[in-house]
Amino acid sequence: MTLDANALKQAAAQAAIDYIEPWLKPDAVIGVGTGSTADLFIDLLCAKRDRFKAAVASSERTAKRLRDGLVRVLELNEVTSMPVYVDGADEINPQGEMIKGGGGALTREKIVASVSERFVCIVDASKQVEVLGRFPLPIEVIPMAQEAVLRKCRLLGGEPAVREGFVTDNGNIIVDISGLSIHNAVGLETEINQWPGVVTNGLFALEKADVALVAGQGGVTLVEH
Ligand SMILES: O=C(CO)[C@H](O)[C@H](O)COP(=O)(O)O
Repeated sequence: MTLDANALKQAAAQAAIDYIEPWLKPDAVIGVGTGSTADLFIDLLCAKRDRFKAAVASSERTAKRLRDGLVRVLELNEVTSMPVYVDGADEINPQGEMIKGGGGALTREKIVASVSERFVCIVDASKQVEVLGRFPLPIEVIPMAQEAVLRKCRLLGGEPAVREGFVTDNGNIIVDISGLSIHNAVGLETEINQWPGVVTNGLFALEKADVALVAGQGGVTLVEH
């Protein structure tokens, strides 16, 4: 039997719940990502709400889903550390560097991940790539900088497009850059972050996955980075 994409995401989410089991303690705060794979993880996490103290959400969408599942949601400013952050990705390379932000939550995702001790990435095998860039790289941009940032994207050799009708939880726009072949993810992440008007870019190389749980037809593989 061939598992469809949703079944693979479900398998990755279940593997993440099993993986974080040692950290589900009465004083633990869990960092939670955004997206369809993260949603499946949230539903499993909600069933274990009596085992940990609270969660920090990487988006309004995730906060709502957690609260609907009766999990206490804390603001990040109320938390000094989290043992784990669990989230999906749009692409992941063999080094654990990722492109994220397909759901537009990249900035809060990167902030919450930065306060967590371990980034656990949950993906189906279709997200694995040798070279990042097949998935357009999202960047969150302050609206008044839109045209200046589009020009810089073109100088990089990419083809930028403003994500139509989309506003981030922080009130900004998303620019998706197609046509990049990213061989130095740390360098590009650092460079784009320095453009005035860029809030965050979707490269997670400085903040890469410590562990990836990759669901394929043969089961879930744990990859440590
Ligand atoms: O970065 C993200 C949201 O900003 C998601 O993690 C990424 O887009 C993957 O989503 P999905 O699990 O739905 O494929």
